[in-house]
Amino acid sequence: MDRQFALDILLKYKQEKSYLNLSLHACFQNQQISREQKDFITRVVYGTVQNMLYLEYLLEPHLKTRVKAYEKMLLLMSLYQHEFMDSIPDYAIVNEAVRLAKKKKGTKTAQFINAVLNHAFHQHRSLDELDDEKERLSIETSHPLWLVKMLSKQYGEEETRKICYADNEVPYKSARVNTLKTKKESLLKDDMWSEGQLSPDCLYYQRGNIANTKYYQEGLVTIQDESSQMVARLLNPQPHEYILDMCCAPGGKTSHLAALMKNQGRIDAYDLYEHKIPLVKEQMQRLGVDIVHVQAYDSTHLIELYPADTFDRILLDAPCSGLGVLARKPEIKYHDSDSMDEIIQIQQKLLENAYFLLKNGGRIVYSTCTINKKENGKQIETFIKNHSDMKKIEETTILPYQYHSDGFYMCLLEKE
Ligand SMILES: C[S@@+](CC[C@H](N)C(=O)[O-])C[C@H]1O[C@@H](n2cnc3c(N)ncnc32)[C@H](O)[C@@H]1O
Repeated sequence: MDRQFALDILLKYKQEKSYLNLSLHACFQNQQISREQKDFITRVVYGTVQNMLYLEYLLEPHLKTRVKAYEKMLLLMSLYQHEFMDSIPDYAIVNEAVRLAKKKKGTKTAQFINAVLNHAFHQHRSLDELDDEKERLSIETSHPLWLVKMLSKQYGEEETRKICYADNEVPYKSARVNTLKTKKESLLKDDMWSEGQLSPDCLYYQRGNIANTKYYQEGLVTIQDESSQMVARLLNPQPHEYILDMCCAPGGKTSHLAALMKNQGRIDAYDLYEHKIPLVKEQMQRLGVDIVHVQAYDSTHLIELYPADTFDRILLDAPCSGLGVLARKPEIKYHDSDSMDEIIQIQQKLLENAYFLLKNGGRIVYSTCTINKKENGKQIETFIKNHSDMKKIEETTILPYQYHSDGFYMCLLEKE
């Protein structure tokens, strides 16, 4: 049954471009699935997508004609288990694939799957066929060639190599201590937690899903990547200030801002999508935050809601291409590269709104979870060129290989 679940999620991803985490979550609502089964399904689904280009490369010589989506995904998923899951014997992988194919498509397809897998398992295609360095890196780490070329241009070949390898590793699991309810030192008494490397509020943990623990349920911690925890601190909001959070859902940084303000003052928080708002409200309630006023609204039009010079500080955690979080969301790397150009324009509009609404002497943090420089440093360069009263105070890029965390960009700006 486990492989059937994994295959269904992978096919839905291929056909509908569905998000893997949402499909897995929906699948796991079924109470019959044990922890071990969930781990297996998650690993096969993420592993297959993460290594898709490499698996397609291995499979290619063994297919004489085009195959249908079902057969192709079943083959790729089986090849993933053969290549990356040493504990599963080959005969078990083949038997399970043949059983699934027979049930869904009949004996002929089952025989085809059996033959292709037996060939592919015994005649391993070498990467040495690829002479071009970038092409080889692209296939080896399953990053589309355009992405490898773009990163090489922006960061150089050596950094790109490190980024691509890190994208295929498992990032550290990190939580943020909710200082409105407890202290990090108290939590560290339980050896399930260890200290982070970058953020003073970060705790690492090893075990599965902390959402089921009392720490999470009582609002003592929240799940947040360590790089992302650096953003609210960079803005450094003070108690009693008036803060704007322009793109807030699901509320990770909003609640961090509130904690740094000791839950005193006011945060107006917006997100474009109505359906995300209850999630933000739930988070605030669980974490004991009551200074946040959250609404669905398009923040590219916020200047229509407020007069100029309204806010002391503004967080613009902008929508972006997400190229810093490929280890956690591998499906993003296969998105169409054209969508990045649209996002750059939205980011520009959001920045213009932030500029208008910021008080003189006030500060903005612009942040993204991408490492595409066009959405980051270049975006800010243009913004400053257009607004000579905006001064860059501090700018940080975190690459995914540095701390086993998300790749992030954050820039602190001040209005003179
Ligand atoms: C990077 S996420 C924000 C993460 C959030 N700050 C946190 O820490 O939990 C970007 C968010 O921007 C929202 N968004 C996209 N376009 C927007 C717009 N025009 N106005 C407001 N929010 C927008 C998306 O729905 C998404 O939730």
